[in-house]
Amino acid sequence: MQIFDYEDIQLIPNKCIVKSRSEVDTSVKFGPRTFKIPVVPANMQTVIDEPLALHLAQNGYFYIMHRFEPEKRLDFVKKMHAAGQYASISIGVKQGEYEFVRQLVKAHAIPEYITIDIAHGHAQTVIDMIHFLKHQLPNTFIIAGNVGTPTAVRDLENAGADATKVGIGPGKACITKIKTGFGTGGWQLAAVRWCAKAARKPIIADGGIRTHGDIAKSIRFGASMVMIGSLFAGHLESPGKTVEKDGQTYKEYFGSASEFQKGNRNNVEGKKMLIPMRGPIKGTLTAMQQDLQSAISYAGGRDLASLRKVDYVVVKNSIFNGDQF
Ligand SMILES: NC(=O)C1=CN([C@@H]2O[C@H](COP(=O)(O)OP(=O)(O)OC[C@H]3O[C@@H](n4cnc5c(N)ncnc54)[C@H](OP(=O)(O)O)[C@@H]3O)[C@@H](O)[C@H]2O)C=CC1
Ligand SMILES: Nc1nc2c(ncn2[C@@H]2O[C@H](COP(=O)(O)O)[C@@H](O)[C@H]2O)c(=O)[nH]1
Repeated sequence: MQIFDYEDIQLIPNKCIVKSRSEVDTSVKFGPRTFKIPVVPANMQTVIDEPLALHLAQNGYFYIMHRFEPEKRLDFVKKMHAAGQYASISIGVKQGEYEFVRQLVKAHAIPEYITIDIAHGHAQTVIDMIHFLKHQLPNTFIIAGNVGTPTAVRDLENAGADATKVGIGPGKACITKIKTGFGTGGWQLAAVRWCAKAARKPIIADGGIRTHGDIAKSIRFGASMVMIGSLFAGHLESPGKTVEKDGQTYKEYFGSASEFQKGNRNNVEGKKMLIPMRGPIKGTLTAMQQDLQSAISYAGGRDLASLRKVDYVVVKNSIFNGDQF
């Protein structure tokens, strides 16, 4: 297998077939809906909250609500449906989650999307939860993760997952790779490719996106959707705490397995950092779409499919994906 990460790859242009980048279509069908761009903010507490989820849904973007205020999830689903929007939530695999799913069914509050979100997604606990969800909520689109191998993708797909999420440890707030020695950190893009070759259903490339060009690269190597945390955490709407330091404004960003999220120091695999404030999220979403339109024009096409076949070169190798430790 060829090993590389985002910063090691450059895509090679083809002859342009559009007169303007505005002609290029970046939309993606993912599950029952079509979204403006193949990008979803990470389901982390410093990246997404209820107001932002509603804003994204109303404006044609995919979102996945986090699972760290579990008691609010039932009302959240009801509120999204009352607003005429789709509901997309996260769950874990502990016993209480089975009861929560029964509550959803009883209340006829059926989310359109559910993401099973645990660190080591290639696990019997996840397979059991997929079986349970498919039995209780047969019409809900189930995303399962996170995984980092083709075997894991196949096992979760065979269990009934409609999509899998690939990425163990490439995240900016991640210390899994340091603390355990495991993961796809430093070769996330190659892992996406490896998994996508085995996948029969869509995969989400999760973690390690540092530039907008990395979105096009993820699509090139087989992702249908790209999950992004740190690049989304520094906006006015971002739920993280605003911090002033040396005349600069920042937002807090912490890992979902950090002690700040967990409230204890057991099995910590995430850290906290400050992300410089970038203004309203609308500006970033628009820039992502425009940069993707431009990428597709370089691919010589007019939609996302044209990115899938472009040639590429490996320009160098780096294990830390540009992060400082
Ligand atoms: N994408 C990534 O690389 C990573 C993401 N995360 C994020 O952190 C959050 C918390 O994740 P998680 O700790 O799984 O959630 P939970 O604390 O809800 O744990 C889920 C269940 O899985 C068990 N579990 C967790 N990790 C492992 C493991 N390595 N081996 C065996 N069992 C395990 C837990 O038990 P117990 O705790 O007792 O072991 C628990 O029963 C999630 O949002 C997840 O996405 C965390 C690490 C890596
Ligand atoms: N190893 C850990 N990974 C984590 C943790 N919290 C979130 N994550 C993953 O990171 C991505 C976002 O990555 P980014 O590079 O875009 O910032 C997120 O979607 C999770 O999969 C954690 O505590 N530890």
